[in-house]
Amino acid sequence: MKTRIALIAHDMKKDDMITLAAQYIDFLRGCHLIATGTTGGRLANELGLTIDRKHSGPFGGDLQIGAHLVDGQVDAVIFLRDPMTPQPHEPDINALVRACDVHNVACATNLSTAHLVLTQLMLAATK
Ligand SMILES: O=C(CO)COP(=O)(O)O
Repeated sequence: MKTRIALIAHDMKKDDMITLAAQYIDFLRGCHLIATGTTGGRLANELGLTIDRKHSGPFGGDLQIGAHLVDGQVDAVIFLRDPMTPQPHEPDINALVRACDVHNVACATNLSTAHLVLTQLMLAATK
């Protein structure tokens, strides 16, 4: 079965997300990818990845991804949050991260952790 990964980045972190995804592009091409609207659009346009795009985060995209996760359809979340900028949909962001904790789904909220998670997922996929 394909590894199912959610990719989400706040505006100030979107360039980081593109750079990160480019580093793991061969692995990510073989995964099922789900993303919030704008993040997913950039990943598709700039890297040619096939993405199950949900609504933009402020319009409920985090909640849509959370619903998939609760249904057992997400193996890991890479959520590059911007800790310096207040977000209008903070409750949605917290709900998604909480859902990861409730369901014990790996959730990387910064680049260092994202590298660890992606490296481990890649290893697991080749076993
Ligand atoms: O706001 C977000 C996550 O909380 C990200 O949404 P976008 O990818 O649509 O910008």
